[in-house]
Amino acid sequence: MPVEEFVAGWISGALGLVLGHPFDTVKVRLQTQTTYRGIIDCMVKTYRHESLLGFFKGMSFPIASIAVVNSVLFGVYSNTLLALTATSHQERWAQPPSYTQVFIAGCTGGFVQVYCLAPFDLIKVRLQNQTEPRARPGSPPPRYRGPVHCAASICQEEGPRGLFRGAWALTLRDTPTLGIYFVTYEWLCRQSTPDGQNPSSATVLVAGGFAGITSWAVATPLDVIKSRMQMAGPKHRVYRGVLDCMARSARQEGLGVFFRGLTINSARAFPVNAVTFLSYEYLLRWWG
Ligand SMILES: C[N+](C)(C)CCCC[C@H](N)C(=O)O
Repeated sequence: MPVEEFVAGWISGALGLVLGHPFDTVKVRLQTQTTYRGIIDCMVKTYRHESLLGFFKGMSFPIASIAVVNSVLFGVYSNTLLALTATSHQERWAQPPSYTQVFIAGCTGGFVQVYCLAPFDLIKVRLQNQTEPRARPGSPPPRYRGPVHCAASICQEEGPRGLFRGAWALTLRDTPTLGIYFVTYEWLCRQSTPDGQNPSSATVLVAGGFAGITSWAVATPLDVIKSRMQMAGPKHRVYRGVLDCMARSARQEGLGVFFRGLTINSARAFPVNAVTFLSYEYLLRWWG
C-alpha cells in the first residue's frame, strides 16, 4: 500500500488548518451560541474579550489531529482508487478514473476518517465554545483547562463512549460530502487541463478551493446538527438523536438554522482546501 499519500495528506492537512482555524472558531460560536448578531459582531466580541488568542483556542490539538485525519482521508481515498482502477497516483492524470470511481473512493475515505476525527472534533468544539477570557486571578476557571483535561473530563463524566458524542451526525455529514469534494476537484481540474497532462498550480489552487466550498455548502445543515449534538450536556440541551435535534432546532429557530455558519464555512474553505490540494499534489510529484 503506497504510504506517500498518507504522508502528503498529513503535511497538507496541517498547513491548511492553521490558515482556517480563526474562521472555524467564529463558525462554531455562531452555530451553538445565540449571543452574536453575525460574523463581524462575533469577531469583534471575541477580539475584545479574548484578544487574538481567542481565535486560536483549541488549535494545538486539531493541528496534530487534522494531520492524522487528513492522512487517513487522502491515504484511504488514493488507495481505494488504486484498488478500483489499478492506476497509481503518478498515472492518474494520464489515465483518469471515472467520476463514479472518484465518488466511491471519496465516500470511503470520508467514512473511515470519521472514526479518527470524531473525538478530536468533539474536543475542539467544546474548547472553542468556552468564551471565558484567559485566566485572570480571581476569575472562575474555565470548565476545561485544555485538550487533555477536556478528554479526561469527558471520559470521567460520560465514559469513553462520550468521546464519540455526535459521531453519527459526523458520519452522515462527511461520507457523501467527501465524495462530492473529490469529484468537484477532479472535474474542475479536468475542465482546465489538456487531456493526459498534470494540472497547473493555479488550477489546483482554484479547484481545491471550490471543492472545499462545494462540499462545505452541502455539509452545513448536518454540520450545525453535529455541533449541537456534541455540545449536549449539562449546560446545553440534550437531544434523542439526529432527527430529534433537526426537528427541535427547526421548530425553535426556523429553517434558517440549517444554514448557520454557511458564509464563514465557505470563506474558510477556499484557502484551506486550496493549500491542502496544492501541497498534496506537489509533495506527491516531488516524491514521484
Ligand atoms: C466534508 N466536509 C465538507 C465536512 C469537509 C471537507 C473538507 C475537509 C478539509 N480538511 C477542511 O477542513 O475544509
